[in-house]
Amino acid sequence: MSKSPSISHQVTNYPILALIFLAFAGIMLSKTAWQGSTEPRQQLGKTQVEVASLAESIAERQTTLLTESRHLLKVLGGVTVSDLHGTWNCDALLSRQLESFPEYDNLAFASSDGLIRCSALPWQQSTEQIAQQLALNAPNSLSISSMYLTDNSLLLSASNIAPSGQKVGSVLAQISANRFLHPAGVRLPSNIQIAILNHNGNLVAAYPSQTNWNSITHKDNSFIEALINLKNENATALKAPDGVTRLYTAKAVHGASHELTLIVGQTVENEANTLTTNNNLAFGGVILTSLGMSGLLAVFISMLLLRLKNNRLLLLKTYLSLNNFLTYTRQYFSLFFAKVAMPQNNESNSGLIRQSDYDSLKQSLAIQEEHSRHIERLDQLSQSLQSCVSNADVASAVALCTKYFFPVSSGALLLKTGSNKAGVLLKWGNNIEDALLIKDYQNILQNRLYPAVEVHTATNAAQLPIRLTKSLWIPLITHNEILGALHITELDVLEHKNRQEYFHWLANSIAERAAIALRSAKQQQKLRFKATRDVLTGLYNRRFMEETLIIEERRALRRGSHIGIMMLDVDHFKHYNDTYGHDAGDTLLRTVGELLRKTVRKCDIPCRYGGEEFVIILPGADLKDTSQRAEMLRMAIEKLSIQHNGQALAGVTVSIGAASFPQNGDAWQSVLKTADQALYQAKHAGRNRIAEPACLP
Ligand SMILES: Nc1nc2c(ncn2[C@@H]2O[C@H](COP(=O)(O)OP(=O)(O)OP(=O)(O)O)[C@@H](O)[C@H]2O)c(=O)[nH]1
Repeated sequence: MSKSPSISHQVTNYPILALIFLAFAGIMLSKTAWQGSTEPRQQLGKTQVEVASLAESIAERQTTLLTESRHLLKVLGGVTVSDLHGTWNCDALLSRQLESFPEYDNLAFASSDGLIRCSALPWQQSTEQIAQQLALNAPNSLSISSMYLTDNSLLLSASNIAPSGQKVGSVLAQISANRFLHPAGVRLPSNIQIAILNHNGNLVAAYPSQTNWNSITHKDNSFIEALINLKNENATALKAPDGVTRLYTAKAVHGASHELTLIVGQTVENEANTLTTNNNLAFGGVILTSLGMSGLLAVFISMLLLRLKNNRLLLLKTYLSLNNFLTYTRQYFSLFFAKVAMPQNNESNSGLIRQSDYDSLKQSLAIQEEHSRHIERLDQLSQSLQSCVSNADVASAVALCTKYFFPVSSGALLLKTGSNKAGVLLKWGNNIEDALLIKDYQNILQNRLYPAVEVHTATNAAQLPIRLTKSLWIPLITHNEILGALHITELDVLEHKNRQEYFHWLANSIAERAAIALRSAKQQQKLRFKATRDVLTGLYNRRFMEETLIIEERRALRRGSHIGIMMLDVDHFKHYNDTYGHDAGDTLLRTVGELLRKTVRKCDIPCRYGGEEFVIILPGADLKDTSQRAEMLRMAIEKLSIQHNGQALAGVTVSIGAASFPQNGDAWQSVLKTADQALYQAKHAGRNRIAEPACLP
């Protein structure tokens, strides 16, 4: 008899023990699964950041390349309209341009009927057909066509516009899609996929090959839409139609006539699978725990009800009596009013905590708003820098933006002029001496002190806010080349200590943009130089000659003055080439060009007209002056000694036709023609002489 209660006690405890075990097992399972997912979760997070920053850097480089291409093609589009019909070698001009822009695989000029007139290198037949198609349909701006089906390259085109504004053909550039997608200097992981989509969502180019993007070529619209929608998102895991899970991100690429979208995807199959398995296990654990806990709760409630039924019925009755009910209600209300009316009592502390939470939330929202305003301002800077064609334009855009972010600071933009030399391009705020700035610049760059941030640490009692009183020097670096430096002095950022980094980030962001813009301006200056010069002799080219004659004619008409024109041709040049070789011929042309450059007055303009013909424009010279100077030139050339490969070559003579505006024609074209006829006359009369229109029969 005495053992029966203990047996019943054990029997009732078994289910409770089982439930406790169930809940405990659930907790352990969830914990283990959660710990097991930590590594893949961290790995995924790391890959997410890597994919996003890789996409960012590729998109930025592509935007720069397209923007530079736009300038190059526009300049080329203006250069060759007249030259295309000239005598000199158009293919050679394009090969020289190709040497200056090794990013391209080929450059070509096409006429308005789409036919390729000349190109730096021969085209593959299939590529040429698409290039012609593109040239025919090229809009009046930079456009991009896809050719990955034939030889995996991109074609860029721009219209060739005559001075009248009429489209007379196109300039084409070919760039390898692989190089466009995989810029030099960017290391790509093996499991990466990159694609460029045009504004219609069509695949323009793909890396490592088009087959990796079958879902796009097969027009899986919902997947394409999902990818494009990632543009403002972090890298996101998506299951591609090929069944593989990848982290994808999308970035906008500007610079072409329509915005392009860069998509970067990296396989994260293993991490994603482990994460899913562990998540499922953790979920299973939570279910087990819930079951155990609910069971325990049910047992507890039923035991309570049982005890209440047996022993506490009386207590329940008392509790529910009217008297007690009124007492409890009164107590409840008095407590409630005490809480509302007297927030200063003990309960009010929680109210204060909530207020401070609210304040810090408000503050962080304000910082976020400020941050997006700043990003917007940086975007504006990037946009305005895109249209800058000179260093001065870049400097004023940079100064404006820096003053916006650091209104009470002074600053300067320095441009590198030699290995350890710099010049002050622009400065603002307090007038710092140029010499001091340059000395600091040299010191900082020589000792590699950048990014040199000198911070004057906190001085006031409360320690916050701190005051940055010294200066910030940020070198302007692009393509591993230092172009100069941005200097912000008296960086009076009365901000909290933890915002220093943020303000340095802002200054760095300005410097990065300035460096890219300065490089692009430098390239454009080089292009402008190339566009007006003849490569062999360094003299002005025929296009520049024509533009100059138009301007000089207007000036002469306004002032009632003259323009002398000499047409100069090397005698028996073909024989010279045949005797000594083409290289020696080139040396002769260079030597004559150098003599012309040194001999003519500063205001005269010596140009290479084509082949062995030169034109010299003499503003203000009448026919008499022009003939006299032509004779001087002829004599000087006759005395020239020409050296080639250390060997002295036979002397050379020239024939010159002289004419003057308006004496020999009422437009520059007719005067040029008259000078040409006079030159023919000089040749006919035996060469090595000058002739003027009066001599014409
Ligand atoms: N080396 C070299 N030769 C060139 C260049 N451009 C044209 N030529 C050559 O210049 C020669 C010009 O020959 P022609 O027009 O017959 O004239 P020429 O032999 O000087 O005879 P005349 O002018 O009548 O005295 C051709 O053989 C061209 O190939 C160039 O840039 N470099």
